[in-house]
Amino acid sequence: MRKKLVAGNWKMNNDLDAGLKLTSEIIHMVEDEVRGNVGVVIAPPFVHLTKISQLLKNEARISLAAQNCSEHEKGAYTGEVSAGMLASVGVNFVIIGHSERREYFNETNEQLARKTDIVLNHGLLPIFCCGESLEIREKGNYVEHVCNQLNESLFHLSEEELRKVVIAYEPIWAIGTGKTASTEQAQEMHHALRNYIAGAYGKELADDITILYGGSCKPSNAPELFACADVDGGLIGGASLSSRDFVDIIKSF
Ligand SMILES: O=C[C@H](O)COP(=O)(O)O
Repeated sequence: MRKKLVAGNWKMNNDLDAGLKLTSEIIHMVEDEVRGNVGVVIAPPFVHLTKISQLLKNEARISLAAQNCSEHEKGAYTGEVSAGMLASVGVNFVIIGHSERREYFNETNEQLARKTDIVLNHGLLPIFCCGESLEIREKGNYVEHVCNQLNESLFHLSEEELRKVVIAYEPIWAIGTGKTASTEQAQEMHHALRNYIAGAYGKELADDITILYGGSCKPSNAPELFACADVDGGLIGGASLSSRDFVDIIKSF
């Protein structure tokens, strides 16, 4: 049985006080309202991680993620944060290759392969983002494009390593736009990605990989998206900034 997961990516939102308040609300609501075996991840900005890690110390079902990390081990890389530093403050997951990083910071598939390696080497779990622009969607080669992102960034991994990766499919045209992929569009891509992984690593491993959907996911559309056979949860942006909406999304399974 593959793991169900809902991850909240706060992006560059909330000062520390607001982040701590949001975390406390999520902790209490998850404890009071969430049943079943869905895992919860929150990805606050870097400067919140140490304090939020302390709040989550006794929370078995809520994990902590960073939104990015350096591809380098350490050294003269001003402004960067290493995977080792993240591990040392209690981070569990690292989001790698979010489309905003790819677009605004020119992150390439090759660079993301190095980030994946360094994250795994530090005992952290990658949430690897992939997805296509509207232009590629309209051209029709979107499945090929997203499969290639997996191929170039993940397919050098051993079976044991790939099993630790969570994949997040986020059609760029649906991020922050209010325009969600339809259930057919989400299922088509998730199924294609699972098949592609099966082709390289075998069906058993492909069936075990958690694949999240991201892009304008909210309480009103999460139930139908999460009901798709190959959708194992969500990577939530805007709606994860409201504890009520985020927990309602978690309860959509
Ligand atoms: O990381 C989250 C995604 O980019 C989705 O963002 P959104 O839910 O605001 O569209």
